[in-house]
Formats: sequence, C-alpha cells, structure tokens
Amino acid sequence: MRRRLIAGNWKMNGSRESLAELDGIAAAAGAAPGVDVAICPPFTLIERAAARTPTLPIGAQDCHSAPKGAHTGCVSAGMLAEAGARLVIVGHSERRAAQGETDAQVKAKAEAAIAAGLTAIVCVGETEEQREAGEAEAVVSAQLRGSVPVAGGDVLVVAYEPVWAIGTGRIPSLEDVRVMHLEVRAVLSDLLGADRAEAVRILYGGSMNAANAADLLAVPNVDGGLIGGASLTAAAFVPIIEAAAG
Ligand SMILES: O=C[C@H](O)COP(=O)(O)O
Repeated sequence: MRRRLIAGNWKMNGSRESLAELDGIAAAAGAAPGVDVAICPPFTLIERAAARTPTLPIGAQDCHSAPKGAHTGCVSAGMLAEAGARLVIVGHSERRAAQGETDAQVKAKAEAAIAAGLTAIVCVGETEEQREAGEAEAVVSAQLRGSVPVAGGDVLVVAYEPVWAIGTGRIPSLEDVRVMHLEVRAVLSDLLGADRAEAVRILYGGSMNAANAADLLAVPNVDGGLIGGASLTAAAFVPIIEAAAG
C-alpha cells in the first residue's frame, strides 16, 4: 500500500519570513499521520526550514549529477543532504525548458540524489501542443524511459505534470489523468519490474488546489500531488493535506 505524498514546490518564491508558513503545515502534517508531506523551498532556505520544523521533510528543487567539482553555481545532492534535505525534485518542466535539461541529465541527477540518500521526484509531462497532437502518452513514456533510474522502489517518486496545467488554473479531465497515471505505472513496471514499480508514488502536479485535490487524489494511481502556487501558504496547502488524509 503506497502512502500518499503531498509535496510543495515553492519554486523561486519565499523568504525567511515565509518559513512561518511551515508551522501550520507541519501541524497539519502531524494531524495526518497516514500522509507524507514535504516542502521544497529555494536552496537558501533549506537549512533553516529543516531546523525550524524537524518533523516536516524538506526538499530541494534541483541538484547536480556530480558529487563535487568545478560546476559554478550548482549544488550537489550530498550538499543538500548535509543541509537537511530529504528529497529533491529533478527534471521539472521549467528546468527542462529554461535550462535545456535532457532526459539523460535528469536521470543522472536522480541517480545522484538516490546515491546521496535522498528521495528523487522525477518530473515528466507533455506540452499543450503535444496533447492536442495526441502525443501525450508517447511523450511521457519516452521521458520516463530516459529519466528514471534503475535504482527505484520507495526512494523514487514520479510527478506527472502536464506543462499546460502548471500555474494556469486548468487541469486535465479526471479520465485523462487516470489514463496517464495508468500508463506511467505500466512504463515503470516495464523499467523496474512489477514489484518495484508498485512501490513508486506517482504524483499529479499542475494547478492542484483545495477545490480539486479530493477529486484528483481519488483517481487510481494518483498517489499524491506536487503543488506549486497552493503550497506557498498554510491556508492554501493544509486543505490539500486534509483531502489526502481523507
Ligand atoms: O511543481 C509544481 C508544479 O509545477 C505545479 O505548479 P502549480 O501548482 O503552481 O500549478
């Protein structure tokens, strides 16, 4: 039985002052013992966040694939772990688009994260043009085959995030979510074997909020959410945790 995971991605938002939001989020997480909850703030806030709310897992939004070296501006998975991070998002569509990250790079980052003892959240998702062309499942399948490390199981999480649903207030139909998550599970089974694939949480991401969370989380193979805008405040995020707790 997979535990639901509700993970917040603050993206390039937040300040030291914002960490006060973690108090309410941690309290809600404590009241929902059947649900895993995490927040991924910017690098600069990880150590303070982890110290402020020790019971709330803190994650990062990227890591380098190398353990150390001449990579100006980058941060390794081991450095994140030392700062108190317990998970890391890799291959978010915003990085794939703006930083040109390839599937192979995303896979290497996920491998580095797992090797450093972190849970890796590997993101995949199609653009609106790809969905309209009927290519959504093929695109996501190819991303998974290129991005998912063979070391999988419960240290691996996949986030399906249709690019066109991120920050737009639009979500796919629940039937489209069902079909895609089933496809993701099937590809994972092919890559990892059925038993290990069954342990992988598949999150939905893209405009998840208090109003639609219960419906999305009721879809088979939706094991949680990766939430951007609605994770920035306890007021917006706590109802999603409560929806996951049922
Ligand atoms: O990582 C989170 C996703 O990009 C979703 O962002 P959003 O909830 O603001 O649409």
